[in-house]
Amino acid sequence: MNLAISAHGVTVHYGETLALDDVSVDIAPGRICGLLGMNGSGKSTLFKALMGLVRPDTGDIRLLDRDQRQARRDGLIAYVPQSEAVDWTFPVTVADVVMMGRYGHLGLTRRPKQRDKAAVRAALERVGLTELAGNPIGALSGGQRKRAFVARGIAQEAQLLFLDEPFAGVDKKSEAMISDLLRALRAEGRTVVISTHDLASVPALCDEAVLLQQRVIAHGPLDEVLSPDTLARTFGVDTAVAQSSTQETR
Ligand SMILES: Nc1ncnc2c1ncn2[C@@H]1O[C@H](COP(=O)(O)OP(=O)(O)OP(=O)(O)O)[C@@H](O)[C@H]1O
Repeated sequence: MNLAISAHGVTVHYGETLALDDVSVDIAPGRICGLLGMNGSGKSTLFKALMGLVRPDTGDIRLLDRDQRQARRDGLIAYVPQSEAVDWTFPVTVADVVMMGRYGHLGLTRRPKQRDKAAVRAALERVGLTELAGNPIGALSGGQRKRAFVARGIAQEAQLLFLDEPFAGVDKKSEAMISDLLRALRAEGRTVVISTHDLASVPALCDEAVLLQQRVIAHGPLDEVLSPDTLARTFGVDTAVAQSSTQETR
């Protein structure tokens, strides 16, 4: 079977800190998968390991049936970082950020060609940011910033998108826009993984979920994995509260 993500036995330490412990996940293409866990459970580290930004102590990772490095070199992987991980004072426009998605396509001259500019325009249009293309990225709202980074992935023609806490600091309208956009990407056969510690955003959007607490606690369709036991082991909270928050959004 072709897989968008095939990761096996991934263990990551930062010095003495064990961030991921023998994590294995297989995710089929054309799915939206939620990566759920508390702060510090290893969600960002798993993204970084999948992206090749953190080198695991052990483990095998293949993306889109390729060696992980090859998948990156082919420009098939896009990452939408947590807002805290971005320097919003960096003097670039929204269009500049989206053009970064074309770097892998630019060739040796590094000069954008007509087709690169057209790809950026189309991506901006798709996320509803055409009017703001010339504005500094730092002048955008939280939701607009997220959409700009999704546009970067679209311009890149990425087939696998990782979004780190896409709904944090985002109002309800932007959350709905981002969700619709991700569903449209899924309809094109692209694969989307979103990390979140907010259970409420998951049921409406995700086909499946990985519950993470250094290890994979559960992985599968939502109705199977969101049980009181797995929620307690993942979030360590009163699961009646956690469950009612997921059910309210169904
Ligand atoms: N660069 C680093 N150096 C040392 N320890 C780190 C580093 N990055 C993460 N950690 C630690 O690794 C563990 C997992 O962190 P990670 O950021 O992957 O979790 P997370 O689930 O993404 O959390 P959050 O939701 O807060 O971003 C935590 O204990 C964290 O303190």
